[in-house]
Amino acid sequence: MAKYKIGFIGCGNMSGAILKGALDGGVLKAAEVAVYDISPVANEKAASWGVATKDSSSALCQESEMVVLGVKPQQAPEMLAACKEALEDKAALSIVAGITVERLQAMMGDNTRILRVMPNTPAMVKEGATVLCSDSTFTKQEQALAEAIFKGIGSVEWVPEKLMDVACGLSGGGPAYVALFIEALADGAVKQGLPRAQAYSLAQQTCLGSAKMLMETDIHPGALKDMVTSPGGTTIEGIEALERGGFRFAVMDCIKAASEKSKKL
Ligand SMILES: NC(=O)C1=CN([C@@H]2O[C@H](COP(=O)(O)OP(=O)(O)OC[C@H]3O[C@@H](n4cnc5c(N)ncnc54)[C@H](OP(=O)(O)O)[C@@H]3O)[C@@H](O)[C@H]2O)C=CC1
Ligand SMILES: O=C(O)[C@@H]1CCC=N1
Repeated sequence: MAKYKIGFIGCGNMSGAILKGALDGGVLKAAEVAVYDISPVANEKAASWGVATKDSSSALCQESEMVVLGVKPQQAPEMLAACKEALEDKAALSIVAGITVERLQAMMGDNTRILRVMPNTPAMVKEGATVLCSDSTFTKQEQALAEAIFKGIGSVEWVPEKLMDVACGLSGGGPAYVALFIEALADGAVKQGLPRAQAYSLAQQTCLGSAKMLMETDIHPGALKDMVTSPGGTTIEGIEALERGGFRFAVMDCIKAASEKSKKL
């Protein structure tokens, strides 16, 4: 029996968000987790949460039941070369964007089981949207453990590997697009004279409330829009301005660009 339930290689923005959400939500206990990161800042952050930090990726892999690969795509080959042997017969959960199971398997050897995952940063506050790849060599038990961890910090969807790039384009990068939208809403209100703090507060709550309303009722997004849009009213003026700026095309094109980049990584 391994000493740690889960080990993280790389504990930056995304792994850090997963770990923080899982610890805060009681999905994982600090004693069940270890981290190995080449960055002292990331190690200090993990240590401040009560999590063990290791001196090498090999030590981390040997002592962990399941290992999260949490480095940038460009850093993955070097990272995996350092712990290939230690990953033998282990379950490796990769959050690395764009790197296929086939490429991961080639870098790790045939005896490592793999599950690709596309998480997102709201995992930090237990509101993540995680996509798990159904083309996996994890055992049923390991798949269930991974699903339980991510369900503890938000929602989980399973998709085949061919849809992992779209998942990256939509939910993986989505928090950045939503943040941009919130910032733009607030900037627009500040231009019209609203104080900055109130502008952010209203923009954030409006996005949260609208998403919650769609999730908790059967109301279609188009119907929600119609509910707000009085004939000859103010909202239709705003919608016309958005459409003049190519809003919907820009958003669709954004998902296309991000998904295509994921394919090329
Ligand atoms: N950020 C996000 O919103 C999302 C990211 N992802 C994926 O998650 C992965 C990590 O992204 P993110 O957290 O943003 O990246 P970060 O750069 O924030 O975190 C990666 C961490 O790993 C460290 N690191 C680099 N090489 C090694 C190594 N060989 N061994 C151990 N640690 C190492 C880095 O140190 P240093 O800084 O010194 O290089 C850094 O601390 C990426 O593959 C990305 O595609 C997926 C979904 C969403
Ligand atoms: O931009 C990136 O590389 C990562 C992948 C998914 C979200 N952010």
